[in-house]
Amino acid sequence: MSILLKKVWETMSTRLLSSSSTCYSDTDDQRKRNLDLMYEESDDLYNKYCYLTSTTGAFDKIPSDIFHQILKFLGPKESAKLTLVCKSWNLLVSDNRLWVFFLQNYNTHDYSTWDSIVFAEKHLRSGYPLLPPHQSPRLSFMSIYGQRSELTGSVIIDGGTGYCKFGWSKYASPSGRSATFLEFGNIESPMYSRLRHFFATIYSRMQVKPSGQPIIVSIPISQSHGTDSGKAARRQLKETIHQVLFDMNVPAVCAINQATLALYAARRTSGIVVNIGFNVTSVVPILRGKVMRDVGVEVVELGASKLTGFLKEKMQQKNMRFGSLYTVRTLKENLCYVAADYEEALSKNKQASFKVAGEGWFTLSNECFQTGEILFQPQLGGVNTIGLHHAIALCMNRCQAAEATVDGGWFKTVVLAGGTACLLGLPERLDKELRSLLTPSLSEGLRVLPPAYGAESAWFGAKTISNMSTFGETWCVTKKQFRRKS
Ligand SMILES: Nc1ncnc2c1ncn2[C@@H]1O[C@H](COP(=O)(O)OP(=O)(O)OP(=O)(O)O)[C@@H](O)[C@H]1O
Repeated sequence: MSILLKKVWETMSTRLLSSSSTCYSDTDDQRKRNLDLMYEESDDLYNKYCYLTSTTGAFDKIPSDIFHQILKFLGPKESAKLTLVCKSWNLLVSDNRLWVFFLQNYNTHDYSTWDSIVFAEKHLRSGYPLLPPHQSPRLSFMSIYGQRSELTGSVIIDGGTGYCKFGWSKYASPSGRSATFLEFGNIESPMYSRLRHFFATIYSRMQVKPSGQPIIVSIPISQSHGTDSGKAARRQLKETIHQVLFDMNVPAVCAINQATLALYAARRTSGIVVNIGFNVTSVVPILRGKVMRDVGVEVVELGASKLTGFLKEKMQQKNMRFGSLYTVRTLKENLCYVAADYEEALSKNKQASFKVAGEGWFTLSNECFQTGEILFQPQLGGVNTIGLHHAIALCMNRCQAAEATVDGGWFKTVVLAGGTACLLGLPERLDKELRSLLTPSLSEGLRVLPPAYGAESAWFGAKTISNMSTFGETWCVTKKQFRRKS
């Protein structure tokens, strides 16, 4: 290390001597600018003072950017050792920007994006209930780096109602899909044995021992009804999940509902999550991570399976031959979209073609946008329910009426989730329809966000939590804690 520093020092000295314009040591102004970057969110006056008055002796002539460049070459382990040299080195090395770099480049088994790392560490550290941002402690990415690199990783199971996505939190994406626990065993078999069979199957597919790592399980949103029976069913499901997993010797369990996870994947802690699920669509208001069941979760009896069924019927009416529902789903995913203006799209009568592997070419015309249109006009698909935009507007009006918090307007952010929400044009059309339904005060500031990770949004939300530095202590329940609580 000293050789490296010496070399850089020599290079710097020569450059300083030979050129009067290309390289400067930190001027007072620069130092102040650096200070702002380092302590931008801090009211730690003592640290600011130390930084301005500290000295690294002869190394003071090296601009801090070059200094950081050297530390980047040295890597996190060696850099961390330098904090022990003296206070000045400690301050220089603990610079958050440096550890941001290390988190992005050295933590190679954690594919989290930088934005999601910052979001999680800033907003979710405390576990539930979430702390308001101004009460969160100042982040030290140096210690966050240390804590994150010690995490063993967790198993994540997002048990949707149609498909279950499972995988390892340190992987870039889910490694597999399976049927959900609802489809395990027969409908009469007790929930405990169905869940046990389900979890055992996933662990064996992943080829990991249940006792080796914590688990995050998502709870389907359809369990979010606010009635007493809904509450009891949800509690029973949650308890049975814990019971089964602890009986299988899983060391720690974190069970969270799908909507909240999808919200975290979009890097938000408050908003209205619209999850277009397999059978139903749920409109879930969430304030600082808490599902506002008192305000009301809207459930619309429209989901991905209805859209697939609609397209299948249309294709049959046109005497199109296809081998299985897989073909219809593939066409839906590749050719269908939501029209910005339904009537105008009808008048154009455009066509589009797609080749399904093993089946050949298919050409669709109006079905391309009619399939998605049933989300707005359910009657087109023979479904007697309200359109998605009406359900969301209803929810927003309720939120506004119930609002008693300082977080004004949190419900104006609409976060889409679920595979069907990937339909092109859906966020734009939803935005347009909502604006036509809402009062100007509600429309102002409205934002409709496309699904952060499509059908895998909840899985990625779970990944955001499980790779967080405080995951074990603040988000998980251990067997002992569970037994004590029970
Ligand atoms: N790009 C796409 N366009 C349209 N539909 C899509 C797209 N990608 C996936 N889907 C559809 O999304 C559906 C699966 O959605 P998803 O995996 O979110 O359901 P799920 O998680 O099982 O549902 P739930 O939220 O009820 O648990 C499938 O029908 C699939 O065809």
